[in-house]
Amino acid sequence: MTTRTTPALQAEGVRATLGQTVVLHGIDLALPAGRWSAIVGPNGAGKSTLLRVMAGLLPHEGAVRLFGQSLQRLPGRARAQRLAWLGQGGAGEGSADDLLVYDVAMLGRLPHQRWLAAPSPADHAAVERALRSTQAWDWRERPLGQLSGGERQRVLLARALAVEAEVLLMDEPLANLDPPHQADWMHTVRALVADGRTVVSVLHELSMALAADTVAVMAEGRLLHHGEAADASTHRALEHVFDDRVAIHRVADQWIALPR
Ligand SMILES: Nc1ncnc2c1ncn2[C@@H]1O[C@H](COP(=O)(O)OP(=O)(O)OP(=O)(O)O)[C@@H](O)[C@H]1O
Repeated sequence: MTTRTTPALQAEGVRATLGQTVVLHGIDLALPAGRWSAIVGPNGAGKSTLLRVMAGLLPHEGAVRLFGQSLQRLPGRARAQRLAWLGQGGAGEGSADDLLVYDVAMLGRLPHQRWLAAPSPADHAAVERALRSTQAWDWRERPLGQLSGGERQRVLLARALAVEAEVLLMDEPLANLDPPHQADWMHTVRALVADGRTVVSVLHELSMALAADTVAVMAEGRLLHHGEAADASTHRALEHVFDDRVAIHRVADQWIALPR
């Protein structure tokens, strides 16, 4: 049964192996619905792997539940409507380079479209909303391959937004974004959460992660801590996982992480 307190996404005893290497060693993590959660940790901690497992993109042991339902048992189309995915670095997605920006964003509507059917007015409206919200609308007739890294990232974010899913998973969404567009991204996330959506993002920018509602701290394929971004225990876990090379401060009503 789904209740108000049912997590949006839940990993239970998740283990994942890549090649011969066990990369996740039994992760239990419940991500709250209608909130923004950040996943942080050193390079190689397993953050991207965990996110891909929770998106249903990687084989694994253990269970992943979306609002209490087993992700594996959910039909692919229903899953794609409910879970949007923004992967790392669009630069690797070379196969989309010839597509126009508008058509890239329209790919986000595929889970809503009937086989071979033309996009509906609702699809076009969702794509326009998404491209305008990332200020990518003006490039709609340009091929993706002609855009800079940050411009491309904003188009791929628009594609994820166009899904209009309940849950958005984003792996390093700030890659290549300049500071004003990082701030725009945060406002977009806040608007999604205010609308009841759940956002989960892997972030290297610790000060941005501390602007989230909850922070999950990983190291060496394990979850060390998951707590409110404002909690002292979360700050201690963050400082610890980075060998006390960062310190968390309160500046101008925000938590920020500074190197030391
Ligand atoms: N195909 C693979 N075969 C073997 N090991 C892999 C493979 N892909 C990733 N790994 C290893 O899995 C571990 C976790 O990788 P992952 O990308 O999940 O880490 P991450 O926390 O997202 O790192 P980063 O902050 O550097 O992006 C790393 O040690 C990585 O070397």
